[in-house]
Amino acid sequence: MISVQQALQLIEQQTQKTSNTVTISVSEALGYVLAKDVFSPIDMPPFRQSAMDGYALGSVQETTYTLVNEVKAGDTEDPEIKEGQAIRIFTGAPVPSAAKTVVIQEKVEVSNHQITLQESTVPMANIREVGEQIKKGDTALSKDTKITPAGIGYLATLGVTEIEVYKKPTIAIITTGNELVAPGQPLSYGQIYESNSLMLVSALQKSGFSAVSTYKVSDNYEDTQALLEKTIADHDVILISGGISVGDYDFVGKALRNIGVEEVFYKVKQKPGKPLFYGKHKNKTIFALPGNPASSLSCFYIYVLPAILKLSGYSNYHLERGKGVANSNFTKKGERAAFLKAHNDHGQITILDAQASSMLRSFALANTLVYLPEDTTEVTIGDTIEIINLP
Ligand SMILES: Nc1nc2c(c(=O)[nH]1)N[C@H]1C(S)=C(S)[C@@H](COP(=O)(O)OP(=O)(O)OC[C@H]3O[C@@H](n4cnc5c(N)ncnc54)[C@H](O)[C@@H]3O)O[C@H]1N2
Ligand code: MOO
Repeated sequence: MISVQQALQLIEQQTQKTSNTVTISVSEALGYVLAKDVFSPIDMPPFRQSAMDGYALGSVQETTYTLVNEVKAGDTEDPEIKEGQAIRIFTGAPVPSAAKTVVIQEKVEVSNHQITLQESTVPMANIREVGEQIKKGDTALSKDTKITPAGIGYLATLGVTEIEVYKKPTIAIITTGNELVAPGQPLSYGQIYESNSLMLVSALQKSGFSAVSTYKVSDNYEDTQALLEKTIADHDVILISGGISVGDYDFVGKALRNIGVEEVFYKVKQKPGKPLFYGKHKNKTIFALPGNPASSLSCFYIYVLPAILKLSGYSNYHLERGKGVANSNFTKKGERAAFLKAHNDHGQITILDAQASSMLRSFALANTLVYLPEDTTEVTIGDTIEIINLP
């Protein structure tokens, strides 16, 4: 059995960002990572823009100017303006080429087609210069930048419609277990509702992974092996839930090894999630997550999500780690490191009740996981503790 740190390190070593790229529409690029620099196709702003509502002036030294015209946003003319003249102008409108400055209307008195400045002005005030934000041909966003909503807006302001990004992996989720019934069906004695696939699909969706297919298989060796072979052939990442422990009907480990999946590690000294399996098959990534729902989700956040973010080109693929102050006491039994479902309220950390790996009650209310290393047994109110915030 390896430690949490060893498991994280092995995944880190085995996971490289994909070399597959794809050209996609900027409107669909949220959460993708640029595989190439993007150059600005235009100067931005493309023309001299007024930054305020006011008056463009043909000179700066006079106090009184004659009003001769008006320019509003969207106007395409470039009206003449001479010394001593003013043009009414609005935010975003093109500043006439011959104008020397713009004064805001609050600093001006208007009467009879004349304006009088209440204070002196300077050249180029309230004017956004051509290319002030970026010049045509300059790098707008560099390779390896993650596309955020602001990034999409920025590329749109430059008129960019398509970009080349790293491909996100296609993902298969396989649930195993004879006892599992889909919610909505009647529950017979011995059966429970299947929750892990919905939960993992939503966790993936929340982090921007939507190419997810779900499969189910009963506790049968041949069926398990056949489904694993098919899903490994068809997907980049395979997440299996359950069937990875040591029971007579836990067939996942045996089937994975039998079809040539290279075991990188099996079993981590942690609670929940001890029987976690991580393996590779050529360039495919395989995680067998322990079936207990809280174990599956813990392992997903700690190991799977960072790995698939890294595969997708993210340079910052770790969950946000930090410290908090314990607001509750906790006694850890056993020697395994622990990930505890907790609530982080501005750094005050409450460790929640119902920590068992079969339970999701606390996870449903948690926004952070407390990490207790193997050698920590007690948490006392006021202790500084390590946390991993959930995305
Ligand atoms: N003799 C031992 N028994 C077990 C050990 C051990 O070391 N020695 N480890 C325990 C630990 S820790 C865990 S975690 C579990 C993991 O077992 P599996 O990964 O084989 O998972 P299953 O046995 O298939 O299921 C465990 C539990 O979770 C429920 N489950 C499974 N899949 C789902 C699903 N999709 N939705 C909802 N619930 C699910 C299943 O019904 C079981 O109750 O092994 C311990 N045993
Ligand atoms: O590792 Mo298991 O998740 O403790 O129950």
